[in-house]
Amino acid sequence: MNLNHDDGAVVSVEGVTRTFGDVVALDDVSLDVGPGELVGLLGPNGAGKSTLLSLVSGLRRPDSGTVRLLGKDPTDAAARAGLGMTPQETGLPATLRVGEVVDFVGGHYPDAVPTPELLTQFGIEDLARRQTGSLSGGQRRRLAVALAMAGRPRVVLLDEPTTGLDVAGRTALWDAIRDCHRAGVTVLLTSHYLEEIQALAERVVVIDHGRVLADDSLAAILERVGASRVSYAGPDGARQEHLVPDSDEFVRDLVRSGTEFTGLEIRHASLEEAFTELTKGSADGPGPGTAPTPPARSGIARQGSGHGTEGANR
Ligand SMILES: Nc1ncnc2c1ncn2[C@@H]1O[C@H](COP(=O)(O)OP(=O)(O)OP(=O)(O)O)[C@@H](O)[C@H]1O
Repeated sequence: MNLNHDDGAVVSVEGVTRTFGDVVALDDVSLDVGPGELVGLLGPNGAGKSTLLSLVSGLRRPDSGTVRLLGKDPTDAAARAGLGMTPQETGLPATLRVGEVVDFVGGHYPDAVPTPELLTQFGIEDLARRQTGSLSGGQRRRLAVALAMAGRPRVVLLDEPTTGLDVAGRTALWDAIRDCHRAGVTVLLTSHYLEEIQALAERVVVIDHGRVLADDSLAAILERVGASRVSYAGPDGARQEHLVPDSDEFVRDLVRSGTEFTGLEIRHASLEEAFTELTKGSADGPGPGTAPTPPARSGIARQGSGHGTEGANR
């Protein structure tokens, strides 16, 4: 499925390279995000995700290539009027109250969301009179994401929006992000939590070493790396796991082989498994858009109980 939108892209990145001294943070990256899409940017530390967001938001310029935001140069104030952003770290004036900060930020926009409404949307209405310096890390994070939405943006860039949040805080923030998306806002988010990308994103862009390794729907990304994980306990009772492209065929072969087994479980490969496959060896490896090496027909065998995200959370 081609989810790129050549026309009317909200975010358009074409052939962009950006270096910092000797470090190539982005290496000929191209990416279009269409209106109303919710795109998850996934990549290990130092992959280039934040650099990409900084170019899209106009905070930095590319060395070569072009970046457009809402059809304009992102350094143009008119383009940024439609943008909301939560950087990885947000400095908030410690002595201002939460409500005052929201009032202040909203005051910069012609049609800001009323402060009580915004605070309620992000579940922090009880904090309105608290000084921001007294907030916990998770509370600050929720406020930071709320501030990105204050001006009713058409597009929001969220850099690791839920880092440091507990489970309840993360779930609440996911709901708020989904609400914004349902209201038509285009969302581009980075995360280290694969379950977060799996829960929220319709489209996943995997970046490593400044290059796009994959850009597709979540379902297609999962399909590219072996469809299912089959696990069972063998004759000695030890649990075995296999990542296989065709679980039916695998189970037929298992039965035919006469191997004794119990507790057979089959489930779709998680995004974590897909991500591990995609980024394996990318340092010396594939160029932009290069398909990953598919697992061997017999699958990837693992001993033990395995790890990672169980199933889709959508
Ligand atoms: N201002 C800078 N000066 C020098 N190097 C930089 C600068 N900003 C980023 N880099 C380097 O560029 C590369 C990409 O960094 P970037 O912050 O974009 O990665 P990231 O994918 O956001 O990583 P993380 O998940 O750790 O936040 C890294 O090697 C980083 O060290």
